Amino acid sequence: MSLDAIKFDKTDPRKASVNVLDQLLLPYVTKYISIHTIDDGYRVIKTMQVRGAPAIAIVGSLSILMEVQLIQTESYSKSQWFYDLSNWEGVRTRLLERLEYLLSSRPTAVNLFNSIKNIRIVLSKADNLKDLGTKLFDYVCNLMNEDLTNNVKMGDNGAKHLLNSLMEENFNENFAVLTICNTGSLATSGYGTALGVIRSLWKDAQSKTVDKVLYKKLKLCDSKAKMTHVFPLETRPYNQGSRLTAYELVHDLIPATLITDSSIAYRIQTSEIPVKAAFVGADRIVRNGDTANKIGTYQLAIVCKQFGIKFFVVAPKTTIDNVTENGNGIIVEQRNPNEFRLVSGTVIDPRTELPMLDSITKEPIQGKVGIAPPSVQVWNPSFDVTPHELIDGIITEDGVFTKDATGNFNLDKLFE
Ligand SMILES: CSC[C@H]1O[C@H](OP(=O)(O)O)[C@H](O)[C@@H]1O
Repeated sequence: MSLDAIKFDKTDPRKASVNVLDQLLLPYVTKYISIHTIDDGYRVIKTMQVRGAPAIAIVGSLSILMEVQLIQTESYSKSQWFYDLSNWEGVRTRLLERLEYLLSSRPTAVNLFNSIKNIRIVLSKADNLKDLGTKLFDYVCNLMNEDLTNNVKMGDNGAKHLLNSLMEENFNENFAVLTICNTGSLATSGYGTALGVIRSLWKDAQSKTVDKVLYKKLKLCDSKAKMTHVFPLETRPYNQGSRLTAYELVHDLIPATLITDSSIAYRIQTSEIPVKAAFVGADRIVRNGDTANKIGTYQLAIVCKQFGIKFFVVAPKTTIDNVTENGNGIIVEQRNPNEFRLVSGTVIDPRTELPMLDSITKEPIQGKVGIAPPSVQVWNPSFDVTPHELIDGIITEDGVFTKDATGNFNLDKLFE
């Protein structure tokens, strides 16, 4: 098992290498794909071999660095016509074209847009290709380090906020939480966003149960309440919940029960452990707090409202769109209908319930299963937009934002 979505070998800054985990093969197969060009970055993002708003921005940015390093190699420079290496302004223009191409890979998640906006500034200040390579290397190292640091901060911010609110309502029992899609290490540079809050809640619960000494070190809150179970939603049609979040929870030994997207209300109603919160990620949070996230998030928010369960969006500031006023302005990506009609995965031998292996390569066989008539019309939006009225808090590395008495978020601090 590996939760290392992005392997960035930066031992030699002039000859760095990037390999990304092919998440379409999880949970049965762990296979990495080398990234050498912006085309490689575009492809793994478009196909969702790499997905998750922060990870998309990181892999996209790394693919730009890899292309800039590749251009400078003698073998490549002799075999290509696209860049006129004798003309720095011409190279800069060509690179700007390539950034636009990369940006078109997935339109809804804003992290890649924000990162490419920063890289345009780096490009404008670079004196030549070598200088650009150095500046880009420093930029992507900082992007990854900041993402990981901020995820742990966000996780603890969110856990403390929930535990404090439970203490205020004098709730001191074990509780469960819900989450949708994958927002963990596989969607970021590590720890995760919404799943990061769940990791912090589990750390807190463990420290209260297992080791009093550890508790003192990891003490997040005086609350006696403990998160003892997670209900991840499978997250049709690409199943990031069952393939990836369940995989991460199993890896971390966090007690969890995978549920279908259609069983949320019944699960809350019948759960022996009270469900006290839902934590979801974000692909784009706009100025009034309306949030684009994986399809099914809006529905989850409505059910939480019905049951009086707190609904939190967890995202770093790199997911903020400080231009778009409200959710009506968000472009929602429509995915290929066959990602819905056909379910992809590792072929399992019904007799042994183990992966079937290719007779020659001995690799697990990948296959697709048809679950709808090939000619049926399909609506396959990758995201929906949850109105800020259904969101109880936006958890960031800078703290937890809640609505004022008029029911509005004041996110200006995030937009600075
Ligand atoms: C921290 S991941 C944020 C966000 O991205 C995911 O979408 P996708 O799997 O299509 O890239 C999902 O909406 C997560 O909540």
